[in-house]
Amino acid sequence: MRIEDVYIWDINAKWLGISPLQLMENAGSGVARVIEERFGRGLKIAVFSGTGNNGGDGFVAARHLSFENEVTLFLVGDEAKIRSEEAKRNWEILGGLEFMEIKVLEDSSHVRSLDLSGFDVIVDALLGAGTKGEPREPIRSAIEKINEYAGKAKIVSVDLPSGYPSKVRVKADFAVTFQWDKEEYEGFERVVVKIGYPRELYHLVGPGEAKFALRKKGQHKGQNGKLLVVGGSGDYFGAPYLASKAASYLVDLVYLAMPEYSARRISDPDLILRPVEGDNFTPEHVEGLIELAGKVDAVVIGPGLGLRGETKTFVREFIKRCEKPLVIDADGLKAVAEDLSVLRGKKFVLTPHAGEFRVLFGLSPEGSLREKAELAMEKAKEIGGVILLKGPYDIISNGKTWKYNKTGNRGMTTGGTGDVLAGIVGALLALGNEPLRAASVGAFLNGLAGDMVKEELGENFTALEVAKKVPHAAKWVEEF
Ligand SMILES: NC(=O)C1=CN([C@@H]2O[C@H](COP(=O)(O)OP(=O)(O)OC[C@H]3O[C@@H](n4cnc5c(N)ncnc54)[C@H](O)[C@@H]3O)[C@@H](O)[C@H]2O)[C@@H](O)CC1
Ligand SMILES: [K+]
Repeated sequence: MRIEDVYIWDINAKWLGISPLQLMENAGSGVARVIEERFGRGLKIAVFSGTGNNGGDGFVAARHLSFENEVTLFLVGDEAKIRSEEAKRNWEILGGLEFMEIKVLEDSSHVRSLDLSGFDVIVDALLGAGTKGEPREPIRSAIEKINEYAGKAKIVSVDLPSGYPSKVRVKADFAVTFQWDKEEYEGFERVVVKIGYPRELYHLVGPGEAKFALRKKGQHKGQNGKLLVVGGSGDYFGAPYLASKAASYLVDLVYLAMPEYSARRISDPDLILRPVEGDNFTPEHVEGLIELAGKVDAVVIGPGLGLRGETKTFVREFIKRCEKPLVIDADGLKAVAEDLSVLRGKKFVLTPHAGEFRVLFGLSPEGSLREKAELAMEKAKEIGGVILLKGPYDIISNGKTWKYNKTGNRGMTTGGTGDVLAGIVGALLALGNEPLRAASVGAFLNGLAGDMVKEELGENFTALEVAKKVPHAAKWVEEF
């Protein structure tokens, strides 16, 4: 697990209704449990807390330990700086307890004059994962004070030795860290305690990854994604339009390439139209479109292309030569189904529903969520890319792991919502996201936009409404 994943899990846990207060309770009680299991009860224990959530875990640990030990809590820093709601709440609880000694050490002179002899265990909850740079006063003095007792008292750090990764850090016997060992942690012994995240979180897509995926990259036009959408034919212009429209809310530029006959129906100042000659795409268009693809960060190909032989050949020739990440959707899927080898070495997302999945792989996804997910994962591994299998729960796999998405509703069986999805996934690829994340977050945002439309209109709506809700869904994620 990386620290970024921990933040994602936290946000998704909150979305599932697991509060930060619950997590803090489990963290602090886990620390207390490990201490009593290792060192017994009836001990004299000093707990050093800072003003962040690491300190909050310390408040909780102190309360749990106080039941059968003699506990002194040292708050290092200004009480008014205790930041989070959950840390404040636990601090207030301590204020009402008679059987725990509490000392506030606001500056380093208070810290330096401390005598800790007689304590069996020192709990270090000064700084945790929120540490920025070298420890500053008065925390720094507290770290030095604790280290004077290394070897004399047992020193247990909460999450990580305070000061880490700086060299000025607590010399802990071990740290109690939460739920998983983090890849970034090294050079100290760790005991892992679980704090109540359900297994769900390994697979469920939520606002956590969406927040990361939507982060803007730069201040200048064009730095936040350029997308090319290739679609449309004879009479079909709605599908590529919907994909482009949805994407246009998320990236700086969207080029929409479509046959001139259907391109004539579109006038939308948010899109850059690139009509090609004729009623349908043919292999003659490959050269020009590859050149256009050179200007963008990602490509969506498929919506409304139709199923003419020459168009399917065009799709395969284009994919073979395209060097940008691709979303292949709708009729594009039927074209690649005839020769999956064109996908070799490409970075791509396929977005089939169950029927298209069968056309691609000759098998229908059936059974439980897990069974379907395992099939999608097997096929994603075979083709070396990402599959987003659309359904009541969308399943996303890159062949190594799988995710599922629960947002969305029955109203979304209306035509065109798949095109909106392809556009969003393309936009997220253009923003620089890996295909697994782009596909997962795309499914989440598309479903969320659909749920927001349902809130207003009930279950009878159209795909254009879903596309227009994309910025609202993105705002919701940002504010969550
Ligand atoms: N899911 C989670 O995120 C959970 C987090 N928990 C705890 O929360 C901790 C992270 O909490 P926070 O993000 O509040 O961060 P911290 O508690 O690590 O520290 C942030 C505080 O320290 C100050 N600070 C930062 N760098 C400093 C420095 N170099 N010198 C002096 N002061 C400095 C900041 O101004 C801030 O007040 C974790 O380590 C863990 O102990 C647990 O409650 C369990 C759940
Ligand atoms: K710590």
